[in-house]
Amino acid sequence: MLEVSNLRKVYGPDPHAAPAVDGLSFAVADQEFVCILGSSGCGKTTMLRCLSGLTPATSGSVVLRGKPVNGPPEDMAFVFQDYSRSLLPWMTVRRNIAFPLRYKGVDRRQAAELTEEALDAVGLAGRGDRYPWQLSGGMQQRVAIARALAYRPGILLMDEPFASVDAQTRSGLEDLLLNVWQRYGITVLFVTHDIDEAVYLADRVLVLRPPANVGHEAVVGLPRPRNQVATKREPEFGRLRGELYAALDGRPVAA
Ligand SMILES: Nc1ncnc2c1ncn2[C@@H]1O[C@H](COP(=O)(O)OP(=O)(O)OP(=O)(O)O)[C@@H](O)[C@H]1O
Repeated sequence: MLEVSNLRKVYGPDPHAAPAVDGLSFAVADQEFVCILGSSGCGKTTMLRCLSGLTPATSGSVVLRGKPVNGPPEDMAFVFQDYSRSLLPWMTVRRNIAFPLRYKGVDRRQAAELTEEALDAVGLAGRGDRYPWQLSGGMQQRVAIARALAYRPGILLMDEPFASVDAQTRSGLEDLLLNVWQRYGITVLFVTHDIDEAVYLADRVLVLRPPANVGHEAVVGLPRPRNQVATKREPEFGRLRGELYAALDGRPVAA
């Protein structure tokens, strides 16, 4: 369980400056898939950085499985939007994936096994010897996902991870993520601008209002496994989309 309580983040030395995150509280259950929606600049990335322990919060607390988060927790992994900067260009795909495992104390043989399994899970078996710059954008993002999976995190934080790929690749990556989420039983916190993506992926969607606090929450009861065509045709999908549009706009949400 991840518990966020009354989180506040003010950048810079002036404590009276406008906060990027203010009064943010929510909880995510183990193995839950939660999407966070919010308009540009409302504090989503700041929130994720505070949750990951990469940026200290001004006040409030983040507790992961009973332990306060004061730095990056060992069983947490991240996938960011900008895959071109997250992979190391001088390392092969295989070495990029295995690299964080060294710091986790995983021995060489087990690291090799985890790497091959993750490559296979993201459909890149046989591409381990390539360099990131020899791959398409969608493939590079799959490498970033494979790296996170090989790490076997308990919780995965994702910051608009599919924002810079084309629509077709994006749908494929969404389905890949759902598949591995179920297979490995990971908890996922996924930030996106895209209402349809949030409804398609999530068990629950939280809408942030500036300065990031939870303005609305929608439980997504759509059946799993989800399907890009059939799920999006469900009346419940349309209803949730409307509800979340209204919530993002700050309009009253119909019951
Ligand atoms: N390092 C920083 N120093 C000062 N202010 C910052 C810093 N990072 C973000 N901010 C400010 O905090 C606010 C929230 O930014 P943040 O990047 O968290 O929003 P966001 O919702 O992720 O935006 P987007 O959807 O456009 O990526 C903005 O006003 C931004 O200018």
